[in-house]
Amino acid sequence: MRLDKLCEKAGIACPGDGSANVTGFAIDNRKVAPGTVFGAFQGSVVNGEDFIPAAIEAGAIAVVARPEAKVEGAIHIASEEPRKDFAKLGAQFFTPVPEHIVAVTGTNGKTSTVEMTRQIWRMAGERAASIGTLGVTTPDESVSTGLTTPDIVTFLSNMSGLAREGVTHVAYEASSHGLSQSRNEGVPVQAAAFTNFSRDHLDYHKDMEDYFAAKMRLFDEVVSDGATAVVWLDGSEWNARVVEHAKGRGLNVMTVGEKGEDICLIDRQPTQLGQTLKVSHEGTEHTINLPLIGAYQVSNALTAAGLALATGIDAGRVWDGVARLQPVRGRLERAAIAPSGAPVYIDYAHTPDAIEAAIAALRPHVGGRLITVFGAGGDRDHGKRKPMGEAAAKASDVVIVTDDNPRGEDPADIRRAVLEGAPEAREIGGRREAIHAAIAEAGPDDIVLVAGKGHETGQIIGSGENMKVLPFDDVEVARECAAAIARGDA
Ligand SMILES: CC(=O)N[C@H]1[C@@H](OP(=O)(O)OP(=O)(O)OC[C@H]2O[C@@H](n3ccc(=O)[nH]c3=O)[C@H](O)[C@@H]2O)O[C@H](CO)[C@@H](O)[C@@H]1O[C@H](C)C(=O)N[C@@H](C)C(=O)N[C@H](CCC(=O)O)C(=O)O
Ligand SMILES: Nc1ncnc2c1ncn2[C@@H]1O[C@H](COP(=O)(O)OP(=O)(O)OP(=O)(O)O)[C@@H](O)[C@H]1O
Ligand SMILES: N[C@H](CCC[C@H](N)C(=O)O)C(=O)O
Ligand SMILES: [Mg+2]
Repeated sequence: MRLDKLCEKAGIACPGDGSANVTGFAIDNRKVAPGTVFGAFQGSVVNGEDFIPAAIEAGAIAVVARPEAKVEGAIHIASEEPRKDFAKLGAQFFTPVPEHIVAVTGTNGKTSTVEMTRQIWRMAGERAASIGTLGVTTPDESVSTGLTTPDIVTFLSNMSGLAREGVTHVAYEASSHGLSQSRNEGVPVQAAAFTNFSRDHLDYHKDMEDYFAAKMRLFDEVVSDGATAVVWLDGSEWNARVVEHAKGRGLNVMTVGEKGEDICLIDRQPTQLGQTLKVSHEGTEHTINLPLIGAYQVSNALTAAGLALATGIDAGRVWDGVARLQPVRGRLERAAIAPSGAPVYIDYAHTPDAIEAAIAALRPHVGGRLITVFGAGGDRDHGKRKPMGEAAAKASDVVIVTDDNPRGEDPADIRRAVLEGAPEAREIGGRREAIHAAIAEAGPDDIVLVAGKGHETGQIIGSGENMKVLPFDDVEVARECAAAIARGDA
């Protein structure tokens, strides 16, 4: 398509001769081919504007960059907000997109909610996909992308690729990084959900208000006019503020939770394999046997139900779907049974709030002791480490602090920071040794929780050119340790 046509459709002025044909979009000069529109952004590591000459050399016909950037030999689409305008322009190129697109934000629960939304759609007979931390999951396959929200070009091209495969419904995870860098927008978003808000990522966001503001972009700017906002009401001030944002934008607000006006959780009773829910929706009370444990998965399941309803799925089918939800990989996944009989659960909790939620999920099932093994990631929010230690120490009977992706930091320093919040905890650096010790120690009535890595398959050590990803999968390691202990290996 001609550059001037793309600009016109995006509502962006095209300075100069826009008759050239656009062949693609890139934000990395190394991916530029003749005919590409290049987005030059100031990043956290380097300034993309430094690569403008190289991009033009490689054949870029236009560059979206700040007005003060120097662009010679290609059309300069000058913008005070180049990332946003690049997304708008790219969205005109990567078409068609699926008819029903929904997004989920919040500190915890995004992956679980998009995955459950996809499952409910699929059970209702739709061709559905999800995009997020677990990668891109389509009706036919699952492909890992490495980041929750990859770059904007990957995001838009994935959306149009899915539409071409016949996918009509997509749920995607909108992380605060993605929202603040306009990495996941441009497509029409029919509904957006908010799960919860608590401390994370304060290495990247200046404070909680700044972190919240990034998330609010989803409701203020990214969703389509007249879209539905599905908001979990947990009594916190933050979630109430989301409702205000959504109302301010004129969205249809659907509140969910014990205080939810649209989907109201009336009762929740844990059972051996899951929980029985009483939910009221549009004047009808439903009793649902959710085949998953943990209050937190109830929040995510009901939020997912809200999203499915917002895309027009028949209510009967939605509630049937909720009753048949499959577990989400690495979220309270029962990986092994210790030789003593103690179950070993793997969970992706990596914030203080999530650790609390994961422990609360298991507590009703513990007859003896709850043994928690976890660590904190390196080169990420340092301030969450002590509160993570406190959350684990407060609610567990035994805590083992270990390593979780130390990246460029000394793992001993990270453990020390976690231990400040859990002074009674045991320290075992090697994650395999820590998991082994927990399983070996667990008695028949105990439960072992291994938190922080969930579905991850590697331990990230070092940074920059020295970065290595050593294969490590908590689920596999837990199974191997349980088997080794059963054999009596040392
Ligand atoms: C801090 C952060 O979010 N960084 C992301 C961001 O990088 P950036 O814009 O700061 O990029 P930069 O490296 O400074 O480069 C600036 C620009 O120059 C370009 N460049 C760079 C080098 C070159 O040779 N040529 C070139 O053109 C780059 O493509 C970029 O456009 O944009 C890049 C692509 O769009 C991302 O790959 C990168 O993620 C890094 C790898 C990362 O680790 N991100 C994590 C923290 C993250 O985003 N996590 C969230 C999950 C959080 C959660 O789930 O809770 C996520 O959404 O995945
Ligand atoms: N609704 C919830 N409330 C509180 N904690 C939750 C909730 N949902 C999930 N969690 C906790 O957070 C962990 C991560 O869940 P999930 O992967 O769904 O969240 P996420 O928002 O996608 O995380 P990330 O930001 O890393 O992508 C879970 O393993 C669980 O411990
Ligand atoms: N999406 C999260 C993942 C954290 C998982 C944990 N294993 C870690 O490495 O800190 C982040 O980038 O903060
Ligand atoms: Mg996620």
